[in-house]
Order: sequence, then C-alpha cells, then structure tokens
Amino acid sequence: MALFCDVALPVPLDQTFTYAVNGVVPVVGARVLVPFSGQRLMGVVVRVHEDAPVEEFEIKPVQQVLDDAALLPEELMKLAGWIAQYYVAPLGEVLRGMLPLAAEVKRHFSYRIAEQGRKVLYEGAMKGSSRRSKLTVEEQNREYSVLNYLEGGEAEKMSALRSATGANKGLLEGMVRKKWLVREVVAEERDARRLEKVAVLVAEARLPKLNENQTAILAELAAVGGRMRVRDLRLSLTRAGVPESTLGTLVKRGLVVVEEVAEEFHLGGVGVQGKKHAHEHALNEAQMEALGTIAAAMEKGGFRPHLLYGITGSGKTSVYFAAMQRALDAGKSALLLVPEIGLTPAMAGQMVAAFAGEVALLHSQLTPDERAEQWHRIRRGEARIVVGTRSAVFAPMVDLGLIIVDEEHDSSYKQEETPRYHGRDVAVMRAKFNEAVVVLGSATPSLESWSNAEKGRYALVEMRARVADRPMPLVELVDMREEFRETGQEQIFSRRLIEETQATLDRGEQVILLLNRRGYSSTVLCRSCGEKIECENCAVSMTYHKPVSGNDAIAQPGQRLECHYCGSRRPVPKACPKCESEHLYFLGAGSQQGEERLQELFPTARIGRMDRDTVRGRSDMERLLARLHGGEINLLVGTQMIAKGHDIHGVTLVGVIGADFALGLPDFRAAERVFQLLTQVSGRAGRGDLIGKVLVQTYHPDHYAIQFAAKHDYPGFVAKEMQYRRWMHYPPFAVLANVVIQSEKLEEATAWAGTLGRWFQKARLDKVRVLGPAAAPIVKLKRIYRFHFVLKAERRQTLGETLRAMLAYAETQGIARRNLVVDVDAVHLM
Ligand SMILES: Nc1ncnc2c1ncn2[C@@H]1O[C@H](COP(=O)(O)OP(=O)(O)OP(=O)(O)O)[C@@H](O)[C@H]1O
Ligand SMILES: [Zn+2]
Repeated sequence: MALFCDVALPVPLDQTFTYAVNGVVPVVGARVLVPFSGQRLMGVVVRVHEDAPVEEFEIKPVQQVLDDAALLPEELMKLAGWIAQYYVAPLGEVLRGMLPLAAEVKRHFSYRIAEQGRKVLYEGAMKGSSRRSKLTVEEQNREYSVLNYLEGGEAEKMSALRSATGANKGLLEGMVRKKWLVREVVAEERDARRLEKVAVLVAEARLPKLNENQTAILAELAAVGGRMRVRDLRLSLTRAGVPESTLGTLVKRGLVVVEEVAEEFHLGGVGVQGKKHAHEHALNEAQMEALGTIAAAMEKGGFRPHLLYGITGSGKTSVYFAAMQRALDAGKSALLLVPEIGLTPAMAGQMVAAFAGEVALLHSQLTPDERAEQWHRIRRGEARIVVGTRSAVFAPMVDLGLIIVDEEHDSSYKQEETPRYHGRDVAVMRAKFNEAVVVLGSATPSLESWSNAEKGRYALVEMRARVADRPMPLVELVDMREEFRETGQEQIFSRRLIEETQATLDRGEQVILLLNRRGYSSTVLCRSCGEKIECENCAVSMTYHKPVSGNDAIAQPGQRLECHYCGSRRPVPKACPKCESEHLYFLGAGSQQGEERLQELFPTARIGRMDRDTVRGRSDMERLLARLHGGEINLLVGTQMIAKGHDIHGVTLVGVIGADFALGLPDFRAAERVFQLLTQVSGRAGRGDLIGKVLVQTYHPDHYAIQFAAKHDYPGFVAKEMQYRRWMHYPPFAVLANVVIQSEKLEEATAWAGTLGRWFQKARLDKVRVLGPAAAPIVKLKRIYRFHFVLKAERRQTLGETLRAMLAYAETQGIARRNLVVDVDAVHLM
C-alpha cells in the first residue's frame, strides 16, 4: 500500500500539500524537505495516510525526512491548528513561526556499521566478493571501503564518508536497506553554556593620563556598574565614533580586563545589582491571597484561567515569582511572557537572579543560533523557567504547569504579520491544551480580558492597594486651553508643571516627563499653502530630527527628516515642494525638543532622555535605568517607554504632555489606550517612601478617559467604556476583523476593493456587519496602497466562515493571497 503524507509549507496558501512517502516514513510533527514549484521547501508533516489523492496530477515524493521524532510536542501541533483556524492563517506559516528553523537545517546524517555489515566485511576479507549482486565491481569495492572505514564502530558523518571513500548517498542508503549500516540523524546542538566576553572595569587601578576615547570607554563602563558585554560595548563605541582598538589599549594598560563568562549568568544592569529583588520581600496579605488562589488552582490541576487585576505598585511581580516557585516545587515548568524584555530589563534580571540556571530567556534580539540553543535546552527540560516575549508562547516546555502574561493589555503581544496572533489569547489556549493554569496580569486589563472575567470565564484576582500602604499619587489636570488664554503662547510645558518640577528637583527628588513622540518636531508645514512634508513611500508626515554634535540619531549629515513608518530620510527642503514658498515651519514638539527646552528651563538639572533614538537595545536601557536608580539623572523625559513597569523609588513627580492627542485617532480603542497610558505612567510616581504627584496637561480635561485616570478609577472607566462598545457593536461585544487590500498599484487596490465590496453586498450577510471599503487611515505605507473593510459579527464562527468565503471568492477573481491581509481581532485599524 502506498503511503502519503500531508505537509504544511510556509507559503501564503490556506492548505496542506500531499507528497508520496519515499523510504523513511515520517511521523506527524517531523520536518521534511519537499519539492515545491521548483524549490526545496521545509515543511512539517501533519498527517500520514493511505488515501491516494484523486487528482490526476503527479504526486511528488518527499526528498528528505529531517527528524526521526516529532519536533513539536502534540499540544503545540494542536495549538498550531487552532491558530490557523482562528486567525485564518496558513498552517505552514504558523508552524514556521513556532520553530527555530534557520539554525536547525544544520542537522546531518551519520552512519554506523551494523552487525550484518561486520559479517559481510569479515566474509569478504576471507572469500572476496562472491555474492550475486546488481552492483558493479567498482561499487562493490566502494561498499567494502565504507565498511572498512566504519569498522572501528564510531558513527561518521556522511560528508566524511563521501570524501574518504567516494560513496554517494544512494550507495549508503542501499547499504542501510541491506542492514549493513545504521543511519543516524544528528543535530548539531551547540554547547548551551556558551561563553561570551565581558569587559570589566579594574576598580583599583590608579588613573594615568588618558585620551578622550579612553575616558569615554571608562565612563561607559562606570555608568553600568563596571561590567558590560564586549558585544554591547563595541556597539555603543561605534555609535560614539570611538575606534574599537581603544578597548585593546585599555586592556594592555591594565585598566580593563576582559572575562569570559557563561552567557546566561551575565545580565548586568539594574535588576541584578543594587536593588532589592521582588522575591526578597515577605508577601503582604493581598499578595498571599492572590498567590493562594493561583496555587490552589495549580494543585487542583487542569485548565484554569485567571485575571490578576493589581493596581500599579501593588507588587504583582512578587506574586509571579512565588507562583513560579510553586510550579517548580511541584515538578512543573513555568512560562512568563513580558511585552518587551529590552524595555524592562529589571524583570528578566530578577528572574535570572532568582532561578539562575533554570532560566531561558527568549526575545527578539537573539540570533537564530542562540534561539535554537535555548529552544533545545527547554525541550530537554533543562530550563524549566522561560521568560520571553510574544513568540515564547511557543516554547517547547516540558510539563508546563503555569503561564503568566505580564501587562496583558500591552499591544506588543499582537503580531503584526502573518500569522497575526495575539500572544495573550494564544497563551490562554496553550494553557487549555496543556491543562495548565494561566494568569493574565495588569493594572489596566484589556476590555476583552475584563469582560471574560465578568462572564466568569476567568477567575478574577484583585490587588487593590499598593504595597507597604503607600498611597496612590495625587493627580492634577492642567487645562492647556486656559494656559494659552492666560499666557497667549503655545508652550510645551505649562507654568504649573515648571513650578512643580523646580520644587521637586529642589527637594532632591526625581521627575519623569512623558512626551509621547520622538524627534524634534512631528510635522513640517508650509505657512503659505498648508502643505505638509510627507514621506515619499508613506502617507504620513515626516518627523524633523535636530542635528546634535557627537552622538546623533541620524547617520548622514543633512538628512534631517525621518519617516517613523518606513525609516526613510531626506534633507529639509529649502522651500515648499508644492508652492515654493520659503515659509516652512515646524510643529508638534517631540522628546528631543522637550529635552532641549528642559535644559534651558533647568540648567542645573541632570537630564536624561528615553526614546527609540537614545535607547536602541537592552544595554542602553540598562545604562539609563542604572543612572536613574543611582540618582545620576534627576529629570527624565521620554516617550511611552518610560511608562513601562519601571520601579524607581526616587520619582515623586510625573508630568504628562500631549497624551490626549491620541484621543482623536480613528480607532475605537483610542480612549482605552489613553486611559492605560495615563494610568501606567502615573503609576511610576511615589513608589518609594514619599508620596507622588502627577500633572496631566490636557486639552480635553472633561473627557471620561482622563477623568477616570485622574481618579485611579479603572472599574469606573471600564463600566463607561463597555457601554460605548456595546452600543457601537465593538469588541468585546462583537468579534472583529480588519481586511486590508493592498497593492503597489493604486488602480489595482481600488479595483479589488470594489470587487470585494460588491461581493459583500451581494452576499447579503445578515449576521456580519461590513464597514467599507474605505481608504485605510494610512492609505499608503512603504509604497503600498491600502484599502480596508472592518467586519463585525456576533459569533466567531460566522466571522470565520465569511472570511474564508471571501478569500475563496478573491481567488476566483485573481486577487493573490498576499494582497489581502486578514487581521482577526485586529488591535490597530490603521
Ligand atoms: N510585600 C512587599 N512589601 C514591601 N515591598 C514590596 C512587597 N512586594 C513588593 N514590593 C516592592 O514594591 C515595589 C512594586 O512592586 P512591583 O514592581 O511588583 O509592582 P507591580 O504591581 O508590578 O506594579 P506595576 O504594574 O506598576 O509594574 C517593588 O519595589 C517591590 O520590590
Ligand atoms: Zn515612510
């Protein structure tokens, strides 16, 4: 009976492909190489069967089976199937995202001599080749030389055998069939405890005369507590224009030593040094109660989802630790998902400090090799604690008992490319397939999760007070309309904020100011004709970045305008490109301008800036946070990065500038996002012994999102926002999908949008509301024109069926799958 296997391939097609089994029968979950439209593609076997396909076209054979056993455990295969179904995504693309593929292809075959082979070798030596054989003499001789070569009993790589004996793969496989040889698949797994170089400042050294470059390196090291990965140090040196050889000079002079340490144990930065770790506190009553609920669920076993609503500073991290420890004690593993490791290095640092060798970190800055290495450690059960960003939800954990999703409301959990899954929701499904406990934690839970808790689907665990009876900060609104009336001037900082900042600095305390746009000015406008300078590739304004000497964000001189969507740059034109007027002016202050203005206002303040231009990676963030913790910086300005879970005890004043601008964005989640941002950034104030204060500058002081945020009233906000969502049939009262039609050709995009629009009309869907077609809010992005539909349905199944029917119709109309983006549970409608 002929055997076939269905293979999921990483191509944008919603189907699997059937191949004929050729020799080795693959198991479900193994990877295979197969021919696909002229290329060799790697796919994952999802079914092995005997049903000869009925179509007349030729079934090609599998070229190679890469794994003997399933690479993915069964529950991850199930999870992949669920994602493909739920998000209307090709299964092969889902599986590709789950596997550390790139580094894996390095698996190779080895051969070892078998008992039968030894016999043949021995007999051959005695009597020469006497068997009847279809092989030529030359081939028989070659077989003998292979047996000879392998006589010692060690397995040898195919490549080594080939060059030593001239045998090809066919010949070797023939010998395997005759049972003369045994074939083994060997993955080249690298040593998990890989070493990396760390530069360490020599503390005792007396400083001799140094040049500027040498001083720069020493200062860099001193700023992070004296240790830094050489890799990171090199990066920031290059950026500052310091030649790499300088480091060598310092080593020669005995001022710096380079040590080799096992990679996982070095994390550096604030989490590990200087600060009390969250797990060192005895838990308070509320924390004990939360832990009790979670631990009891783990003891009972089975799938149990929880929503942990704990206000800012209520000590959620300590509860996570304790719960993870309980999982370990019960012989289980635990997974902690965080929005972005680079933005909250303290969290990862504390985990490593607490769980040491048990921890694997998974994040976007790993190389494919590093990722594969961690993946294997986890799969072998060596790392039972995994901390990672979105895609870590696919970590091949052994005996998974607990999943925690920290800051579950964070939009970085949504993947903005196929498969467009939401890490939080996948975490819940994963827990279901694994029969594990899952905890979604936040001070500002998403409306989706809150509604699940209200319906009783998730158990609600609450922590309504800050640790150590610390009060919530006082929030004061500054009405910027009034400020303008009274001063007659448009200023970034109000008089009230300046006054409070000065007073706080005078008391020796720290200030954080949120200015949620990077760059100097967000728009360049022509005063004569009103034209905005837009990106050539995208329908968005370009942001002006001011040149600064030395460490500059923009590499090429003169290229001062940058598109924050596609990254393209160009010089500021001398005149308006449209009307040639020379009256261009700059509008909308960004963090760079904020910093400059603060330097004028507070010349003695020690100012720092935190945004994508000053923080490129984890080490930049660690350095900046270390300077804040140490008090070296007492005034920090930055974008929403500053609102992310940092725990800096000296901060007593938080100022918010222009956060309500986002209320005007065409997105039904605008109010929710503004509320979350205000609450999270306010939560940075008063986390130490002194009470905090928050000043929110706003043009919409009466807006409910701002009012409720000022009162720290999450339940109040949610109640109001739920009403609005119910009226408007938006999630969580409906399920939603965004369908984007895209093409480099405008005519094509509009024509297809029309075609699909007519189909939706004809289909007369009574259970699905279709809005559109309309130009997407950003109609052109990276040279691609975009139109969209928003679909809303009461039931998920109806939505899924409609999307599939639409895709099938689109195919008949010659609209390629890559020109259609289907985004189920879309987070951004832009
Ligand atoms: N039981 C406790 N007693 C005293 N301090 C504690 C206790 N538990 C935690 N802390 C400390 O309280 C601070 C806030 O804790 P944590 O960072 O976990 O808050 P959080 O709930 O995650 O807040 P956010 O949502 O703002 O990030 C930390 O400095 C932590 O070390
Ligand atoms: Zn652009």
